[in-house]
Amino acid sequence: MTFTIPTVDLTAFTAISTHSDADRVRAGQALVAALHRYGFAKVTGHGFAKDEVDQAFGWNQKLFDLPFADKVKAPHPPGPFPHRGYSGIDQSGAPPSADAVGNSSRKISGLRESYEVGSEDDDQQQNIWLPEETLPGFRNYATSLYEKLAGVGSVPLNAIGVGLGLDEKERDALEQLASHRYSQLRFLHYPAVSKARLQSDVFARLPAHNDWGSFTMLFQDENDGLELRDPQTQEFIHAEPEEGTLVLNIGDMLGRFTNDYFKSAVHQVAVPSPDTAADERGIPARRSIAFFVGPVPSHTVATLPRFVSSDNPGRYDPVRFDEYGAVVSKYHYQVGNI
Ligand SMILES: O=C(O)CCC(=O)C(=O)O
Ligand SMILES: [Fe+2]
Repeated sequence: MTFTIPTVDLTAFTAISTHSDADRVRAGQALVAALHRYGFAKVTGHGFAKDEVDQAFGWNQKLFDLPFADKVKAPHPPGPFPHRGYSGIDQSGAPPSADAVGNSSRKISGLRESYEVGSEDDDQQQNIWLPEETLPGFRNYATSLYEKLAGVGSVPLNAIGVGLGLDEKERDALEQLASHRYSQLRFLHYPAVSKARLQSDVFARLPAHNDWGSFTMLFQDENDGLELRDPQTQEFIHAEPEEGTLVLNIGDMLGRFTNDYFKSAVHQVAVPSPDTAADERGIPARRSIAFFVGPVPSHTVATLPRFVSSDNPGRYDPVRFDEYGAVVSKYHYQVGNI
């Protein structure tokens, strides 16, 4: 059986003056229904225009097209923290230096490269930039993209608040799950995989995992790969790329906040079986851009009382976001998810 991910149009939250409160309630409830059932949804009307998406993928390509020797001028430090700069692969064939690139020693690293960017105002993790002459304009652009996507993040958050019918106090608590300063932007590139390689050791470009922030907004190019697990059937559902659509998935913090009314979504980037690769070229490269929305690191995330009852006891103790992240990111780093 083939499932599709529900698509929710949030235009009522981005074109306020041409939509009524009733439109917003309808759209908010549709988003809440999808997130309750699946833990994820496709979203349109989010306020990030097509030419902005195209521009972002243009920079993604310019960045990863650089020679490896240039990309490692902004090396992700070894270990999960700070989670900034370039992690990836030396595709020239020369063995990468383990201390130049934090993630290079892991087996799956050959299937993915990434570049992490935070807010320039983040006082816990400083950005790691390429020298300006290596990719002129990138720092400026990536900084503006971060700011733009931090703004876009408030669209689904508002919709969730309206859709759940939260009161003012509850809405304040919800808004605390999204900090402009401590979210994270990630450029991703999954190189093409030859048929021969598909037949040998490849099992996933990004193994199954949960994101540990509040929620994630993901833009992907036209090449398939992202799959999200249906929490009821445990089946993975393809998130087929659709122009103008972002994929929203719930992270652990919103899962805890709602006592799993929204379940943190398990997802992966899979590769097709070798038999489906049409020819020896295997499968094409894929690019994506993820924006992880999270609270201020010192914020304690507690379940909203409305999601707890005697029939449905609280599953989670309150947790400080940075303490949670320290444990979980260490695990993710070891298994190769970050
Ligand atoms: O590239 C994708 O489609 C997914 C990326 C992802 O799940 C992540 O970076 O956490
Ligand atoms: Fe993820």
